[in-house]
Amino acid sequence: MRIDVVSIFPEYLAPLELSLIGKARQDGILDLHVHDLRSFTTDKHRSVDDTPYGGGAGMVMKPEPWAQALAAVADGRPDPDRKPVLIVPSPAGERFTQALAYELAEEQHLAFACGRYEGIDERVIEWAQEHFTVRPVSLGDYVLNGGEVAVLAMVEAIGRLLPGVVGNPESLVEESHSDGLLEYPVYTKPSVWRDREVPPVLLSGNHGRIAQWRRHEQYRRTAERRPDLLEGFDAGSLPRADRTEL
Ligand SMILES: NC(=S)c1ccno1
Repeated sequence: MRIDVVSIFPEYLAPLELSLIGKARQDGILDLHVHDLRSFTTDKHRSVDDTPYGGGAGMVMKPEPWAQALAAVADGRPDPDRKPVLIVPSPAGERFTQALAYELAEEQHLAFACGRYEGIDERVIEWAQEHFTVRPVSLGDYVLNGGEVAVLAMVEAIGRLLPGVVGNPESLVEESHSDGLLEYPVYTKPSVWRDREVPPVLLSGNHGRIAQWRRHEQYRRTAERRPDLLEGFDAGSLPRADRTEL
């Protein structure tokens, strides 16, 4: 997978050189390019923003540097016959979920546009439709100072799903949201720690009972912390004792 990120703070993306994503880049699984938006300006001040039409506080990101930067990204697409997906982190976007991470992990080329200030001139989003499948995406209902932090999160969430990135693909199977529920609690040695014991079932060696306990814990946690995830959830996959609680 190729990923391009455009930002006025390219150094913000430095953490993507570390850990599993960094290794995926070294291994050639992830081909990640970070571009400084100011490289696509033409004035001596390398300006990327201006005052908003209609008035109001703050500044808006100028369209032309973005068009130049995104045209360069589109020109670098691996498949000339397939539009890359352009993700624009925004509180006004669709919600980023594990399901969307899996969907985007199937793409050959992703691009991320990191807005700053009050945002990017809307005409860029309209123009970009010619060259990209454009998707404004939100991490959650809160406002950041720019898109860079959201890109770090999304690139990690998507990148770790690519074959060969995490050591044991099995570890992706029982994660929160992989089956519609939150993940179960985990424990390791010692079996007693500061007078707190590991649940005895986990020491029993009875894999059927362990699996049932874990499924129950997933359901209990989800009902307690994220009841919204249980709306429309298929209870048939739960241990019978849990079904009556739905
Ligand atoms: N909630 C998101 S992704 C965001 C981007 C910029 N500000 O908030």
